[in-house]
Amino acid sequence: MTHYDLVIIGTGSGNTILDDRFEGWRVAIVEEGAYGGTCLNRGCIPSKMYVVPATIAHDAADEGPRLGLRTSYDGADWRAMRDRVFGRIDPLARQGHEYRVGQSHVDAIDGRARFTGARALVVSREGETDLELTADHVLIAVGSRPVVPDVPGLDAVPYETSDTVMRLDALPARIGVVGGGYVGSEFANVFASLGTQVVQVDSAPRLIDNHDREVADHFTELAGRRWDLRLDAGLEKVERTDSGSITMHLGDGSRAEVDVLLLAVGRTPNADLLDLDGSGSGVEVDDAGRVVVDEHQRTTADGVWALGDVSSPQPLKHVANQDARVVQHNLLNPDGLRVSDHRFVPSAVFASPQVAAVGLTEEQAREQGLDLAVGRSHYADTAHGWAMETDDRCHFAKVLADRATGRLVGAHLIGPQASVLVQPLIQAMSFDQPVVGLARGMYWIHPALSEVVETALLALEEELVGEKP
Ligand SMILES: Cc1cc2nc3c(=O)[nH]c(=O)nc-3n(C[C@H](O)[C@H](O)[C@H](O)COP(=O)(O)OP(=O)(O)OC[C@H]3O[C@@H](n4cnc5c(N)ncnc54)[C@H](O)[C@@H]3O)c2cc1C
Ligand SMILES: NC(=O)c1ccc[n+]([C@@H]2O[C@H](COP(=O)([O-])OP(=O)(O)OC[C@H]3O[C@@H](n4cnc5c(N)ncnc54)[C@H](O)[C@@H]3O)[C@@H](O)[C@H]2O)c1
Repeated sequence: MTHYDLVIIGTGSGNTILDDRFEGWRVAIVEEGAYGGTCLNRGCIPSKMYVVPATIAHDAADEGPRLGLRTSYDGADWRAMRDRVFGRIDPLARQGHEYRVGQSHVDAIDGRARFTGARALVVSREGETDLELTADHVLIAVGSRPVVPDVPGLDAVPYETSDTVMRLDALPARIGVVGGGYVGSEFANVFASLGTQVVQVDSAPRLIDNHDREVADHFTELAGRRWDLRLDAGLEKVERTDSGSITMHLGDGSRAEVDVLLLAVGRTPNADLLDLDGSGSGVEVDDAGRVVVDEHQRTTADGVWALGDVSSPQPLKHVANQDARVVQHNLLNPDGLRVSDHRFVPSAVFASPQVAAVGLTEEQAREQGLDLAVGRSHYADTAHGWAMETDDRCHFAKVLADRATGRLVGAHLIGPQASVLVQPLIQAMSFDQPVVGLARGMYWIHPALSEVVETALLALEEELVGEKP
């Protein structure tokens, strides 16, 4: 039994805590997989490394010719793409591990941790004896994993999740993507852009259904022009065909035959693998399986902290990172605890087109009974958007304000660079800036795409005040 000042379980955002201020601490960091966690190894980073070439392929095939260029897309060297992605990522994960192994105040333990009591853990290690640890502080940073739905036949066919699909040996000719959320939509876009025939299935009536209805409807319409969408249709059954392909039987009575099946129906927190309940750890878990934390990222057990996907209803890397900064500060400053700010968590879908959002959707704002003002602008209404001649009906920004406070309550964009354009709107909400004056109070570079945001804000101000700003 070894006692530590701090035990960290999980090296995603959990690994970012340990800077030089912890040099006087005796620390153990426990990881059962690759250093860097989901984002680095099988999430944000590799997926966006596929989005980059996929966007070039899509633009060469669809955008170039529209603008008078003789461009076309002739196919992908999938293995070269895959090896570029993991040839860069895998060494980073190894270096992260080596770095911790080389630190004298840190024990980097490879294995799976679970609780055995209050701030007491056991780590199971492959081929080695279990290690028992106790600590003054324990940080639960174990993330989440893909959900595998209970579908008849799934035990008899091969399937992929986001953990595995990026390491395929070949670009599939046909892929069935189950799920129309972030993961499903981003991968459907990548594979469709690279020339794979995509069938995307969702039990919801539209893709990215948690986004503003108008945005989700337009995103769905644009996706439906590029690949086969089967909405309002769950996956009912799967079967292996004689030729080795997979038949998907869908809730709407239709079928689809594919070579690769990708399951992207959501993620579940890894809290259930920690024996939190049975061990008497004192760490409570909510009905959704998330570790319960307070505003300081403290769990219900003394000295036990949690961050990121295992405790957050918004499983996003920028949330895990900000949680980590709060935990880091609070471990070092027990008498001056910081509070996690989860008020305005933005998100983006990295596809063609992009989608970005922060705050309430129009539906949520109306349900809450807010006296709502809405400002809109289409990309085509601005010089740069007009020059790009993007889809002038489907690419737009929509900003929402509460008339009672004169403040933004939500912002929704669909179109090129939406994930970048949304940033001044996140800033305005985070710093509680009034809508009146937001557009005219500063310069907006002409003719940059940021004029999409300026124009939407001008429309919103006019709505709020009743005259042109
Ligand atoms: C395909 C995909 C794309 C994504 N793209 C984006 C994006 O563009 N933007 C964005 O903001 N977010 C994105 N995300 C979400 C993002 O990856 C996660 O929110 C983030 O990585 C969570 O960080 P974390 O530190 O909470 O957990 P993780 O990074 O998952 O780290 C948890 C670590 O704990 C380890 N572990 C688990 N249990 C144990 C145990 N019992 N003992 C020892 N070790 C254990 C795991 O091996 C893992 O390394 C994406 C996710 C996926 C799947
Ligand atoms: N760009 C990003 O920020 C990004 C990218 C990827 C993942 N992520 C994170 O990962 C999380 C998980 O993403 P995800 O796409 O797996 O989950 P999700 O919750 O976003 O979407 C899951 C989708 O699967 C559908 N679904 C569920 N069961 C089904 C079934 N049996 N048949 C058909 N459809 C079914 C749901 O209706 C939903 O549309 C996201 O919440 C997000 O926080 C973020």
